[in-house]
Amino acid sequence: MMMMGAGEIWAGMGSTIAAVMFVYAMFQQYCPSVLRYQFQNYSRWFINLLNPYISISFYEYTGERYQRSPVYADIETYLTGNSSQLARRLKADVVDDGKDLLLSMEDYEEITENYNGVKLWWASRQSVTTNQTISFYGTDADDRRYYVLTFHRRHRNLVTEKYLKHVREQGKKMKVENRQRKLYTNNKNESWGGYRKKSMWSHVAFEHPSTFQTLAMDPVKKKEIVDDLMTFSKGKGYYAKVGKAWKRGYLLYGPPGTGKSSMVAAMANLLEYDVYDLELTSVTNNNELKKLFIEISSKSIIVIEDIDCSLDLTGQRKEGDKKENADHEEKNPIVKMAKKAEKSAEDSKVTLSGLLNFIDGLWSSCGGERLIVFTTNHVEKLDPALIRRGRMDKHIELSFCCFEGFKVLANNYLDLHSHPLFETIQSLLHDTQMTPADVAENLMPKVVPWDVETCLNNLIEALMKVKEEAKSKAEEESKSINKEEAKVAESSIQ
Ligand SMILES: Nc1ncnc2c1ncn2[C@@H]1O[C@H](COP(=O)(O)OP(=O)(O)OP(=O)(O)O)[C@@H](O)[C@H]1O
Ligand SMILES: [Mg+2]
Repeated sequence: MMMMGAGEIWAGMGSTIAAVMFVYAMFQQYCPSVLRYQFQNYSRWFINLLNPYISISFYEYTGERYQRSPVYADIETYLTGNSSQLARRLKADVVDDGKDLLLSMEDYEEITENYNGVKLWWASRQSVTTNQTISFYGTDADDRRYYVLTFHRRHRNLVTEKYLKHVREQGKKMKVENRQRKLYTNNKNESWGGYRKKSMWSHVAFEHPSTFQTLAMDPVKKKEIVDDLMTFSKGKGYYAKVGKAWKRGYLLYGPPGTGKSSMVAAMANLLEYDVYDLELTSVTNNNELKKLFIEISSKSIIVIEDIDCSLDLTGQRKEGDKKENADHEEKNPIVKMAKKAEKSAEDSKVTLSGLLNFIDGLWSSCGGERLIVFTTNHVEKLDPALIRRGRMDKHIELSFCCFEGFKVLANNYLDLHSHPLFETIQSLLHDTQMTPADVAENLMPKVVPWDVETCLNNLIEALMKVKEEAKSKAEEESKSINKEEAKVAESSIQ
């Protein structure tokens, strides 16, 4: 038998490959699509038969993509902890107000984990398609992040029944341990767009030092508020039982400098909630408001400061009704069109009904465990519908400094529990109206070294001044009333 040379073997193999490719090309071109589909299915089945590995994908946003997947979030936290030791390519984020670096897995990075002697692979992926549709949300079908877990099929039960449970539990635990509370503010609409769409909220670390211990107010009222908050935070079962969404509205009202913002911070510190400071004037319309709401996590306080200044909540509804009637009456088509355009411009603003929907519409129950707080200096200006019980469940008035409030401030600012000058201050506070902000400012040491007497005397001086001013103002007023009365009497004689 003649031995074949290497050249001949290569030539033989080349012609076989060429023949296979030719048959495949013919198959692709002339074979009916049903047959081709069957062929592809079989080839996939054959490849799966040979591949002993199973992969599970965990997408960041699933379904309608309104809410971030909690499973993805748990895995992210879990891997953030593990990846800093196992991954080679990491990305660094600054956290805790710039004090710490948070290392997490870079996109497209892979790590290998060993769980009870079983090898598993995690990979972070991102699917970017050239889909032409524009999505509103931060992460959409065009830009979807996901994790892929790969393991040998013989470990299927271990992974699905034990390992994934372990990952979620650890992720949740790490989240609680590393929780840095945040203060959010809503971005202007324009900055939501772009290729890498930004979130609707920006945040900084929340580090306000105000607590209920440092708040100057009537101790009985303070205890009532603290009890109310604690009952709320533990009330998940109760709210579910009575069929109410797990949220509570607080209306804080009173003159400037009486501690409304300080109380919001104290609430957040007591319950360890995040704070979402909603700037209504940056929200273009009701739909945007709804979308902002959906992004808010649970365990949070949504605060709208100076609600009376944010919107014309008093007149908007009535004005709108009036305008509609006027439109019906308008006969001139040009004027009618102009009015219509004006009305649609107005429609792109947040309305009272939009805000009511935000507070207790169907969407407001998403997430749960939220406080909604309004603050205002002019409670009388607000539409009664906005602050009725059930929406704003608790109305809290913060007022001028009382003696009990002063004692808290003296303790905060001077470390002082009692002093002979307290009696004078008590009687002066009884006769005057000074806000806790002013009392605090007057108590604060202005020179170094400082002494308690000087600080207390500064306050006494300021209180006496306020008392004098109030007295002379009252005298002026009674003088002008007397003058008016004299004028009326004179004119009635004539
Ligand atoms: N009740 C209070 N207890 C302790 N400190 C207070 C209190 N009220 C005011 N202060 C002090 O005065 C400062 C201003 O108070 P805060 O901003 O809470 O007032 P506000 O009622 O929100 O005022 P505005 O209506 O102008 O927003 C605070 O930083 C705090 O130091
Ligand atoms: Mg304030």
